[in-house]
Order: sequence, then C-alpha cells, then structure tokens
Amino acid sequence: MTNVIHPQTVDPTWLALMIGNSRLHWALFSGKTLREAWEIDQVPVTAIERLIQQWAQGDWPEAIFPLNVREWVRQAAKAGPIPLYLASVVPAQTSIWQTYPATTIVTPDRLPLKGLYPTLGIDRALAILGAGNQLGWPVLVLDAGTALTLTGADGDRHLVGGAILPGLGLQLHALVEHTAALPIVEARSDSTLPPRWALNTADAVESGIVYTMVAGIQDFIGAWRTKFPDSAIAMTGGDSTSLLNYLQAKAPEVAAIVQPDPHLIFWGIRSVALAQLPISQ
Ligand SMILES: Nc1ncnc2c1ncn2[C@@H]1O[C@H](COP(=O)(O)OP(=O)(O)O)[C@@H](O)[C@H]1O
Ligand SMILES: CC(C)(COP(=O)(O)O)[C@@H](O)C(=O)NCCC(=O)O
Ligand SMILES: [K+]
Repeated sequence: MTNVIHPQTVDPTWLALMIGNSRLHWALFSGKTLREAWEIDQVPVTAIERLIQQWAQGDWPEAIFPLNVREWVRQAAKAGPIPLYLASVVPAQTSIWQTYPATTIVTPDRLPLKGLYPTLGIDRALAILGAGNQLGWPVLVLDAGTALTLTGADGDRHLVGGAILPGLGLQLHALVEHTAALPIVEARSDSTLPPRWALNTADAVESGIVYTMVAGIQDFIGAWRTKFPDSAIAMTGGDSTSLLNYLQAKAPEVAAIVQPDPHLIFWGIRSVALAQLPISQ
C-alpha cells in the first residue's frame, strides 16, 4: 500500500493533467516538488462531466484521485479550488475540463520555445521543454505513448523537427485488428528480445514490430547525433521501459545515451505553473 501524503509546506498545491490518446496522466505538486504521479484510463465524456461536478463540490472522486492523494487534496482545497494545469492532445476532452473553476489550459504560445508549427502536439512541446530544462539544449525527446514521437530542438530552443509513428502497443493491436488470423500479442513483460527468425505466429509479429522499431529508433538517434553530437536524448511514455530494454539488448551503446524520465511533460507544465503561482524559488 502506498503511504498517505499530506500537505506540509506553505507552497501551494496544484495539479497537472496531460490528456493523452490512451490515458490521463496526473501529477500532484506542492510548489515545484512533484509529490505523486499517476495514470487513469480514458473516461467517456459524460462520465467526466459527472466527475468534475463531484470534484467541484468538494468530493474527491476515487476514479480520479487515488486513495493516497485524497487526504492531501482535501486539506489543500480548504484554501480554495486547487489550480489545475491542463494540456491535452484530445480536443474533445479539453473543453469539458474548463468547467472546473481553476483550470488553466497550457497552450504552445506560453512556452519559451521557437519555431513551433501550429499543429504540433502540446505534449511534444512540453516534453521537449521539460527535457531541455532538465538536461540542457540541444535535446531530442522520444515519447513512446499511443504514438511514438521524436522531437528535437537545438541549442537556441528552436524546434528542429521530428517524426510520428504508431507506438508499440498500437502497432501490435492494429496488426491484429486488420488481419483475420493474427493473435493478440502483448510485448513480453521482461522486455527480452523475441527470436528474430520466428517459427510461430506470435513471435513473428513481435519480431517484426520490435526489431523494426528498435532499428528505427537507432537510426533516428544516429542521425540526430550526427547533427548534434553532444545532444542529450531523453525518453518518456508508457512504452519507454519496454523499448529501452529492447534497445539495451540490441544496441547497449545507444541505450547508454538515452535518459529515461517518466515526468518530462510534467517538468514542462511545471515551468508554466511556476511563472504564475506564488511559489518560493
Ligand atoms: N498500465 C498500463 N495501462 C495502459 N497502457 C500501458 C500501461 N503500462 C504501459 N502501457 C503502454 O503505454 C502505452 C501508452 O502510453 P501512454 O504514455 O499512456 O500514452 P498516451 O500518452 O498516448 O496516453 C500503451 O501502448 C501501452 O503499451
Ligand atoms: C502525435 C500525437 C498523436 C501523440 O500523442 P500521444 O501518443 O502522446 O497520445 C500528438 O502529439 C498529436 O496529436 N500531435 C499533433 C501533430 C503533430 O505533433 O505534428
Ligand atoms: K506520444
């Protein structure tokens, strides 16, 4: 069981929410300190409306707040509605959260980054900002979520560009959905490499997807390092542990320069919140 946490500092409590295509990613901060991070599954729009109403009335729905943070948020809310910093790549969900009275939508124009294109995902912009703040610039971010995105910025915080492909889970599921005879294959839990020359269907699917993804990642990292030899490289997202384990098995020298950090997007959101909230630096 996780320990119940309580607000002990004078720094304000605030919440960060990143709405991804698979899950809602939450973090509870006091001031600049991340106290707890958790994920919940996508919730249908009607259910969210109910949850937000409940929350605005001082009830802390278990569907959103795990037991160990409920006492913290309950106490912190005595001082007024807890600020919520929201970023979303699912437009249908974004507006609903504005019915909560203390929501700030994080938009790209608030971020100290250059050269962003209008339709760039806010998750990608925040992850590159978070990674640059933590590791320095230039920086390349791999975000292994529903999609696998690669996003790079130079030493001047200027977006160099990136790439988008179906993520590990999505590739496995899409192949099953669009074929008649292929079985559901989950990536193996120990993230060991499958046999490359597979002799059964499940291994063949896993081999095809894993080896091509890892080769693609190696190729992109190599190309980035040719441009920016000393650049930091960071990886985040739900499949980052699996992919990094595969990379470690296949190309340990490449894996060694990739820094995993599950909270890159939250570090990006934090820099927006710090500029607005009364937080001691
Ligand atoms: N507990 C989990 N529940 C759901 N997906 C998970 C979980 N752990 C790892 N994953 C992997 O995370 C991927 C989604 O990554 P995530 O970062 O949550 O995506 P998004 O940011 O698009 O919501 C899925 O493809 C799945 O393989
Ligand atoms: C590429 C994405 C779907 C990734 O979303 P995720 O896998 O994190 O849910 C998202 O960043 C997005 O909708 N981007 C807009 C297009 C772009 O970044 O160019
Ligand atoms: K992603």
